Amino acid sequence: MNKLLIFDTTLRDGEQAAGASLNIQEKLEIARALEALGVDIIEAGFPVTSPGDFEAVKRIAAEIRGCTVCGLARANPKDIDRAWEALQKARDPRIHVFISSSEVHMVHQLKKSREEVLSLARDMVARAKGYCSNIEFSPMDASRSDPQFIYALLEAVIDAGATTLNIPDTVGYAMPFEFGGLIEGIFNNVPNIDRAVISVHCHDDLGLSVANSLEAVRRGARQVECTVNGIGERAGNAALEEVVMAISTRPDLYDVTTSINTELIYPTSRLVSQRTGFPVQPNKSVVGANAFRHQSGIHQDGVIKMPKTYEIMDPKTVGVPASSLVLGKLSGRHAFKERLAELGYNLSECDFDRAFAAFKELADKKKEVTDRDIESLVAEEQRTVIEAYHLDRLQVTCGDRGIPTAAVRLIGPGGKVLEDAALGTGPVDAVYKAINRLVGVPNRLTEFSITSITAGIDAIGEVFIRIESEGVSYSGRGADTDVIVSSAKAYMNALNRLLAVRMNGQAKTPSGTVN
Ligand SMILES: CC(=O)SCCNC(=O)CCNC(=O)[C@H](O)C(C)(C)COP(=O)(O)OP(=O)(O)OC[C@H]1O[C@@H](n2cnc3c(N)ncnc32)[C@H](O)[C@@H]1OP(=O)(O)O
Ligand SMILES: CC(C)C(=O)C(=O)O
Ligand SMILES: [Mg+2]
Repeated sequence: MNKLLIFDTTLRDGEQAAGASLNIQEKLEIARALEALGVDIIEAGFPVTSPGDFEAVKRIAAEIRGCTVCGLARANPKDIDRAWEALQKARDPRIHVFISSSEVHMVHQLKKSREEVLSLARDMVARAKGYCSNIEFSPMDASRSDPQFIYALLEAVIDAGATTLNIPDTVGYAMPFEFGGLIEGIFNNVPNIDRAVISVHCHDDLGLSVANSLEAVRRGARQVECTVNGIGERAGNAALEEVVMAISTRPDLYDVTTSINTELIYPTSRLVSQRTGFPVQPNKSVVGANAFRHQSGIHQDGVIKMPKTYEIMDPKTVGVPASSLVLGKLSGRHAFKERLAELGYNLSECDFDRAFAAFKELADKKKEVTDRDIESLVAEEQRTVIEAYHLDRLQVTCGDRGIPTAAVRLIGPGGKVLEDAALGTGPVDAVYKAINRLVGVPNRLTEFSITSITAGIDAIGEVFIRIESEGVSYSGRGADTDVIVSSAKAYMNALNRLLAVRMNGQAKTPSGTVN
């Protein structure tokens, strides 16, 4: 049998994640998404736990037709009867009965002997079988149990009617080779094992839930229990998206297929994250925000040339529209050029060099350089006139008690270094006054506006100004993450235009404006 059954327990073990409680509507919405995703079994809840969970399982069982709907029950009559009450309208109901098999659980929690556990398990599986044919049994804490006892327990519950035997690594303790050995041992030592499907249910306390599940598949397990985004009790369960994508990415190693419509993985992950309120960490495999984003120059260069150089999965196969190149301080010229082309810019080599230098400077100040940043940066480069004066340094002191003071250093004609300082009514006024002392061209500021171009605390602020001199108006723009620097750049831009017009006699518009 080469079909690997995907048993989704997002709505049962997933909901056991501290803080992830879901209401009935949310559980129904997620159940519909899981059905569309193509899971084989939905464990909808643990009906005895609360009237709300009972109702959620009942409504999911009544509505979902595309997969088996399962409810959990302890090995006691009350839980099993309640589970059946909730599940009976399901097209294909499954009751999942569990009881602990490890010494530590049997002695300290259940306070029962092996014999008592074995006979309870057999009797309760038989009771569940009286309700429906599809019965799963789990020896809880199997990975810390005596294998000989597990074999005996499994043999007994198969005889009592269990059709799926789920082997849980309840506390995420097993190592892959050990867990694989346990599965192999079950195949070799349970005489009636051919009458049941072996399933695994692994927790992530040591970050090994997916590795253990995959190893079990290699040794013959044909059902994996998992949750969307890996949510679940404590550190969570094996993540559905990781198990499914590992199998589909490495068909050379796993001779099984699943029914999952992988293109719905990402939207389902988003839905579960939104409804549980659990954000997905950016570096999460398959569904994290960074899973298909490349940030370093060498990787970006490779992906531009051939995506397979650094991508083992096509993002579209999991429902992510495309991979992306994140521009930041680690990006190289290839990625920057590619993004410029995507944004419609075709710069000359010289303009490109200047824009790339400005980009690197900005990237040192910002975590991520966005498309809006790049547009503003290129616009800045393109509108730069030949500068008579270049702003080299700027230092400002201001605050509610201090007197706004600005010191500026300009590089003037012939490379001459010019420095001065001034006081002002505010920091921008102080900067403009200091620049005026050095450039010495009388003008009047007629317009000043500031806009945030990009989002976030490290956003670029763009300043637009107009100055007027001898009846002609000149505009200037400046962009920077520091708005005082943007203001100074805008002023220098307007002054340099004014000086260029005066030197070259550039034509004015009929209104006397130089845009
Ligand atoms: C590994 C897992 O994920 S197991 C599933 C965990 N999920 C949950 O616990 C769901 C939420 N739980 C609940 O709402 C409640 O704990 C309930 C309704 C299940 C039980 O509530 P209560 O009856 O008040 O019992 P409480 O939770 O305090 O203790 C658990 C009892 O179940 C017993 N028990 C635990 N597992 C099993 C089992 N598989 N079969 C039979 N009895 C069991 C314990 O020994 C204890 O019995 P005791 O009262 O005789 O000492
Ligand atoms: C109920 C069982 C299967 C469980 O969740 C576990 O053992 O982790
Ligand atoms: Mg569990």
